[in-house]
Amino acid sequence: MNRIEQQFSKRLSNGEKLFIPYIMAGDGGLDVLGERLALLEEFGASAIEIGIPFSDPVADGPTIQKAGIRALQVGTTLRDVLDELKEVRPMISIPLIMMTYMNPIMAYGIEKFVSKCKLAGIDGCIIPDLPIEEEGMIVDQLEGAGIELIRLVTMTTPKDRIQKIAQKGRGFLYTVTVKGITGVRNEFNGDLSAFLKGVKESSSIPVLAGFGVSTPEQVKKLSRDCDGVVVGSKIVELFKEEKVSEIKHLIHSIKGTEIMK
Ligand SMILES: O=P(O)(O)OC[C@@H](O)[C@@H](O)c1c[nH]c2ccccc12
Repeated sequence: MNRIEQQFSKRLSNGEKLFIPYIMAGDGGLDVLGERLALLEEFGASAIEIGIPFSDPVADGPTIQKAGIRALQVGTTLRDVLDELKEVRPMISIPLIMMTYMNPIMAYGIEKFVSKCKLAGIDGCIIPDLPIEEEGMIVDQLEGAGIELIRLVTMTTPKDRIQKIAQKGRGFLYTVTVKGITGVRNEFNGDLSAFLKGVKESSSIPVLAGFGVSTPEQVKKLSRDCDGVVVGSKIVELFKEEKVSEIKHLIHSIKGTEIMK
């Protein structure tokens, strides 16, 4: 069992739900990365998803695109992020999950990427433009380094494919709750609750819901049908506006969700 599975099963068996905040590495400068990770851990995050700035982030909405542009403008590179993570990792004990596209990984070199992730203490990778049919190009190397490839399913994924992906899944299954890109939303499709319950039935690993989640109410509602949530754009926005206490409030809203079942 790697750190993700270990720590998540501990929390879940205590009756807790999971909350994974996303941050863009290099937004605000790489100097703040370590303090932000430490703060998120202190606020109760179950793990942290770290985005790598990239010029063509096809799954990202405006908030994360802009955060990526800010990070690129101050010169952030994948190499710098990995070096910085290696320095700050000893301060953090929760799992760290890298979120990047295939192109920056290939430009950097798959082998070098995997070994540097291992040195930086990365526990999982989300690569949204890597379908299961293509994952052979990297999955064995990641697994060999003790890093889980986190697979995604969406509301348009056919049922048999969800099952196939869930069976292969490691760490947790990322369930995309919207038909579209990342970003804060006011409403979700009415069938979402049934969809999440269906994915949960297909999966023996934890199921987390992400995309469009930004309010304590949404956090509570969605986590009733699965094991927890991922929140990206809202966290990015709150860090930018220096509204740190709101981040704390949002993460704390996951607490007590099991009582509402
Ligand atoms: O920003 P949102 O709507 O809260 O969505 C999650 C999210 O940002 C993060 O998980 C993410 C950012 N970019 C991605 C690309 C693919 C999958 C997931 C992501």
